[in-house]
Amino acid sequence: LAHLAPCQRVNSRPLCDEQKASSQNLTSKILVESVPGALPYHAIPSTGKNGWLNLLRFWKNDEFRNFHHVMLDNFKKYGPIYSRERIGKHESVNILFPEDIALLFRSEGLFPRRRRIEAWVKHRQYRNHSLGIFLKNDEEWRTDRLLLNKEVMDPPAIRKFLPLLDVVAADFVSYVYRRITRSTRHSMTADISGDLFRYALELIGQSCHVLYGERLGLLDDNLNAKSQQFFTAIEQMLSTTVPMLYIPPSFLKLINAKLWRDHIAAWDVIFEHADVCIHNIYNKFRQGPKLQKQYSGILAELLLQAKMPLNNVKANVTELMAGSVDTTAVPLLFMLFELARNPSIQADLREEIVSAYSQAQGDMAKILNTTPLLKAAIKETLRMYPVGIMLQRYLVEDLVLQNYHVPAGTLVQVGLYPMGRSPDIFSRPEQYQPERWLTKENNSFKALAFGFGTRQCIGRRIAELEMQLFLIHV
Ligand code: HEM
Repeated sequence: LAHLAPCQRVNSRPLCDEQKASSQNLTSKILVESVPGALPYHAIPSTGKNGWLNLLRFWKNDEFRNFHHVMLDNFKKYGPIYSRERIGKHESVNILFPEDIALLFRSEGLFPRRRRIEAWVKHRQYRNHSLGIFLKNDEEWRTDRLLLNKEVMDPPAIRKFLPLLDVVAADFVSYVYRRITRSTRHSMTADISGDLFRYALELIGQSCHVLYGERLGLLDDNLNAKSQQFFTAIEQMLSTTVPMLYIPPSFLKLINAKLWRDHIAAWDVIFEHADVCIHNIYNKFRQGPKLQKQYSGILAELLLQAKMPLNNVKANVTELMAGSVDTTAVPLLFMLFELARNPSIQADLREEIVSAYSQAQGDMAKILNTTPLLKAAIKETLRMYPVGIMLQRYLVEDLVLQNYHVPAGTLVQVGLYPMGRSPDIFSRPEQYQPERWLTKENNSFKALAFGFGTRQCIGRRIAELEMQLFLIHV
């Protein structure tokens, strides 16, 4: 109990279940009393203590949509650590310096935890579905994660789905060309924001091809009704999730609010889609052993191996799919935008790709190994426009951050957007400079758009490939 004592003292309130569980995961203990001169937790600069007033202000100023700017302003106002950014009943400590982030992740233990998306958990309980890795914790999370890593993260798996993604990226370029040649001027002026929808459709197509082993037909000129319904459901699921991060879903369920009903309806369509794909794959397997040997995507591999219960496969594949929507489309849009604003970088990148292409004689695996500027450009885009604006971990042990005691069980958030925009961390942060990632500068704990450690984004390799292939073809 030694590590809990200071926590209870400074917090003066009981630990919640999530905090208790993470504290029990202790792998090592730092007795914070032993750090001379460290200040107590309650001395951390605070944004305000009344959570419900904060929530009201959030609604009034539409700060849900501007949370990255809110964090940036707070760091400017309070310095590199601030606490009790309380909204409703949630509170946290926020940091942005790489040395603090290193301390946080180096002590994250065997079962790292983030804050769970309660609305998603409630849907699974309501419909009696299993949870996938995004929502699971502890040993259950680790068992599924290790099995999935083999199919999603490991190099042999990536080699297998590279051709599937490559075909779709090439199709995207053909799709754009069709639109260009059809126009009387043989050119196309695209409204970036309007096109986001089409790009997003395209990218779901890419992810689903790898996940489900079949095309959704999203790049067909006439989108079929089923694909459209699926895409609308994803949009609806995401947009209804955001307010429920702060308003308890159990309350919305109790009053049968429209927000709750829309959320459930959207997930139901997404789960039905996974069902259809599983049936299609079983039907394909029945056609003979030859088809079973052919690589048909992550879902098919998981079903063939039969190491994971079917309900878990369905839950995990659905979460992978939900996690892949918008995440790759948005950075690609920002990257096209930055390349348009920086024509000399665009020219260098084009030269690198064209030269790699001719040296590798079109072998995509080789091209990917010889395009460092392309990878740096993606990193730079994610620095300026991180899709997830923050990372989160519940502390499993007491830590001293910026000379303040932070007790085990506290939710610590890393502000990725403010970090990317901080002149203390990046020189000329407002400038798009991919080459900053190619120098000998110490960049550790600065490129964190996909998170860190064993709980980092499992779709990272897929996303990186999707973005690289897309840009190579474009
Ligand atoms: C540019 C694209 C993407 C970015 C920036 C991104 C970012 C992230 C981040 C920051 C996390 C939390 C990591 C942590 O806590 O350390 C995460 C988790 C996750 N991501 Fe992604 N992601 C991207 C694409 C994808 C794709 C394509 C998929 C699916 C194929 C995916 C599936 C997931 C899943 C399932 C998790 C939860 C992993 C776990 O808890 O074990 N993501 N992602």
